[in-house]
Amino acid sequence: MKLIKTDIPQVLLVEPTVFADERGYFCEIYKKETLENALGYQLAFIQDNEAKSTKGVLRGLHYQLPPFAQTKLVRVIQGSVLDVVVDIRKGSPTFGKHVAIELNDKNKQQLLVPKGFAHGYVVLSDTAIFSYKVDNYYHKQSERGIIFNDPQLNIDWNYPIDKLIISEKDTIQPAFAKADLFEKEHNINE
Ligand SMILES: Cc1cn([C@H]2C[C@H](O)[C@@H](COP(=O)(O)OP(=O)(O)O[C@H]3O[C@H](C)C(=O)[C@H](O)[C@H]3O)O2)c(=O)[nH]c1=O
Repeated sequence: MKLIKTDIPQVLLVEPTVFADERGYFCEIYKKETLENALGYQLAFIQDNEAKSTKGVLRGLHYQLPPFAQTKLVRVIQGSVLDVVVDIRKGSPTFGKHVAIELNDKNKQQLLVPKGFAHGYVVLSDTAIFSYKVDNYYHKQSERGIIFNDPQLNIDWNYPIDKLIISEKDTIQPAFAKADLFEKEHNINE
């Protein structure tokens, strides 16, 4: 397993080692100890999620507020997505900055999305199956969002905006400047 830094120190790209042979392949997808050593904090994932989407579906930008904030370990089981992670921790040196990385079933790369970050993705392949671990249960009342095309965040989704498929909820998410973000005291995973 290879851990690759991104432009935001707390957001890690995780690349599993693939053992291919004439039968196919084997890889360790998640190894608690390896990730914890790289992150410097404990992980305690308690729920696995899976979503299947068609081309052009954009889900996000979503997060849950403390005490239901979630660390996520996200990956693509089938297809390809552009995955976006935004630092929404007030006072962070990378506050308002984002990482945008293609995850697909070929590179098998995963992204570690810490608490204090908004997350979303757009599907680039005909269909995509997206799977992720979270370390806090879904808590609807704590769910928050930011509009995907916020001018301040200036995310290039690399997809024609008129062809995006977005849920009604996600078309009315607040602007970054109006969203409930993470206060300084919530800057966990420093
Ligand atoms: C997230 C979640 C949702 N649900 C229910 C609530 C709705 O009835 C239905 C679809 O939920 P939603 O439209 O919020 O699903 P996504 O748009 O894929 O949401 C996810 O999108 C972005 C990419 C994320 O990073 C979040 O993990 C998550 O918010 O599943 C549950 O029952 N449990 C859950 O953990």
